[in-house]
Amino acid sequence: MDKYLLALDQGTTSSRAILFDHNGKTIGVAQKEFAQIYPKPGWVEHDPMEIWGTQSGVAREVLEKTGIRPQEIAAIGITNQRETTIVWDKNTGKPIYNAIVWQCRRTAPICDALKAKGMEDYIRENTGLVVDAYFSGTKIKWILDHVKGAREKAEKGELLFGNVDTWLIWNLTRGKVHVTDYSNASRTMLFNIQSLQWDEKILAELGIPVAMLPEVKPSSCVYGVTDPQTFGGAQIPIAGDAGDQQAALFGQACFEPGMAKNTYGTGCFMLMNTGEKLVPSHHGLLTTIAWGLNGKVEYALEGSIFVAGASIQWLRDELKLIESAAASEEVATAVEDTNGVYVVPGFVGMGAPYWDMYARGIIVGLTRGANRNHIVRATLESIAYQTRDVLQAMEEDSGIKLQSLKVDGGAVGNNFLMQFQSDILGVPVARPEVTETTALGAAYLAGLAIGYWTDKEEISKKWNVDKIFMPGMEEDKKEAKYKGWKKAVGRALRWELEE
Ligand SMILES: Nc1ncnc2c1ncn2[C@@H]1O[C@H](COP(=O)(O)OP(=O)(O)O)[C@@H](O)[C@H]1O
Ligand SMILES: O=P(O)(O)OC[C@H](O)CO
Repeated sequence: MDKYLLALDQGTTSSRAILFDHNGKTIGVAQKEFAQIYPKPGWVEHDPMEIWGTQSGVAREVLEKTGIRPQEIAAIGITNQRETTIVWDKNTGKPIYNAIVWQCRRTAPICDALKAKGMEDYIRENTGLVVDAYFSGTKIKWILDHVKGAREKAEKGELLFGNVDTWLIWNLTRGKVHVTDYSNASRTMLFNIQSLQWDEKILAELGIPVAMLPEVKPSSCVYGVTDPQTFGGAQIPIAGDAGDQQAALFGQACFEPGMAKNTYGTGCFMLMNTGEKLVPSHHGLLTTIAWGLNGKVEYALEGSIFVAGASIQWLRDELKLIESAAASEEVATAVEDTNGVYVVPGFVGMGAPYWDMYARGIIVGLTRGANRNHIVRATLESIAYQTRDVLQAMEEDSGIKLQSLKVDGGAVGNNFLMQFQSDILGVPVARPEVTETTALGAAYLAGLAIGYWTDKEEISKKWNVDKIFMPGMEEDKKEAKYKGWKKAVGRALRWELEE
C-alpha cells in the first residue's frame, strides 16, 4: 500500500490540507477561507474554533476527494501562520479570547513601555527580534490583562498558551499534547534563541507564568498521534511542525547558508539560511530559528513584510477595482507604467526594515490622469519594492550577494509581478513547479522524522524550476523608480503619531 504525507497549512486567510506522494508531488488539495475579524482600526482577530473547524474540515475533505484512507497517511506535518496568539482553558479546551493575529497592532503601547524600560537591546540580543506588536509576547500579556480572572487562572496553571501549531496539535490529540517547535517558539519574543529556553527575564517583565507555555521540541519528531475520533479511528503520527515561513525555506530546499526564498502570501517573508551561525541584524531584519533538526538548530535572517497579497485583496474587496486577485495582472498590464503613482500599503504599520507600528497606508503621486489601472499596478509594484528593501538589508547583514531568488506563495502566479520583481532587484527570480512550498516543507519535516524520506540530499533533488524571470530594466529607470518608492514610504511613516 502506497503511503502519503498530509500537510496542514493553517494560513492567515485560509486553512489548507495538501496530500503529497513520495516524489513530493501534490496529490490533492482542499482549502477553506475563514472570517477576518476587525473589531477596531488596526486590530485583527480570528476565531480559534473556526481555525480548528476549517483545518480539520479540509483535512477530511482532501481524503474524501482523493479516495485516500486515513490509514494510508504515513504522517502529518503542521505549518502555521506564526505569532498569532491563542489562550485557552486547560480543562475545557475552550479559548478565553479570540486569537490575536500577528498583524494586530493593539499592543503597540505595551511595546512602547518595554522600550521605555530599556528592554530593547536585551530583547534583540536574546530573542533576535525587534520590540514590535507583531510578536506573541505582548499579545499574551494583553489577554491576561483584559480577560477577567485570566492572570489568576494562568498563575494556577489552568490556562494554556499556544500559537496556531500548538492549538492544532492540542486539538488533533484531544488535549493530550501541548508542544511547539523551535521555529515557532522563536517568534514569541519570549524564547532565548541561544540557550533554547523560555526567557525568564522577559516572562517576568510581561507577567507571563511559564506554566502556560508549551514544551519546545525539534521541528521534525513525533509529537503524538491523532485521536481516533478525528480521522475515522486512525492514529496518525504528527511528526512535523514549523512556522509557515521556515517551512517554506525548507520546502524550497534552502539547506545551505546563503540560500534564500521569498514567500508571497498575505504578507511577504524573505528568509536566508545562515546555518548554525546566529547572524545579528544591523539593518532592520530579524534573527530567527529556521528549524530544529538532527539534534541541532539552524538559524535564518528574516525580512518580514506585513502587507503583500493582502493589498490585492484590499483592491478586490474594499476598493472593488478588480474582480479577483488573478485579474490584477491584466488590469496592471493594460497600462505602460503607474503614471507616477505609488501605493504604500502600511495598513498595519510597516515591518522590515522600517519597524514603524504607527505608519499607515497612502496613495501618492496622483494627477488628473491617474486611473484604476495605475493604482492596481502601483499596488502590485509595492510588493516588489518592499522586497527590494529587505533584500538590500539582507545582503548588507549577511555580506552575501544573492545570485537568484527562489519564490513561492499564492501571488507568484502573477507573471507581471514576478517580472517586475526581477527587474527592480536586478536578480533572476526562480519559480518552482510546486509553489505550495510551505505545505511541502511541513510534509518533508514530518517525512524525515518517520523515515519516509532519508535526508536533505534526497529532498534537494526533488526541487524543480517552473520558470526563471530574468532582469531586463535599464539601470537608470530602475533606480529612479525605486527612489520614488523610498520618497513615498517617507510620507507614510509615523502617520499616526505626527500632528
Ligand atoms: N495572481 C495573483 N496576483 C496577485 N496576488 C495574488 C494572486 N493570487 C493570489 N494572490 C494573493 O495571494 C494571497 C494568497 O496567498 P496564500 O499563499 O494563500 O496566502 P496566506 O497563506 O497568507 O493565506 C492573497 O492575499 C491574494 O490576494
Ligand atoms: O499566513 P501567511 O502565509 O501570510 O504567513 C504569515 C506569517 O507567518 C506571519 O509571520
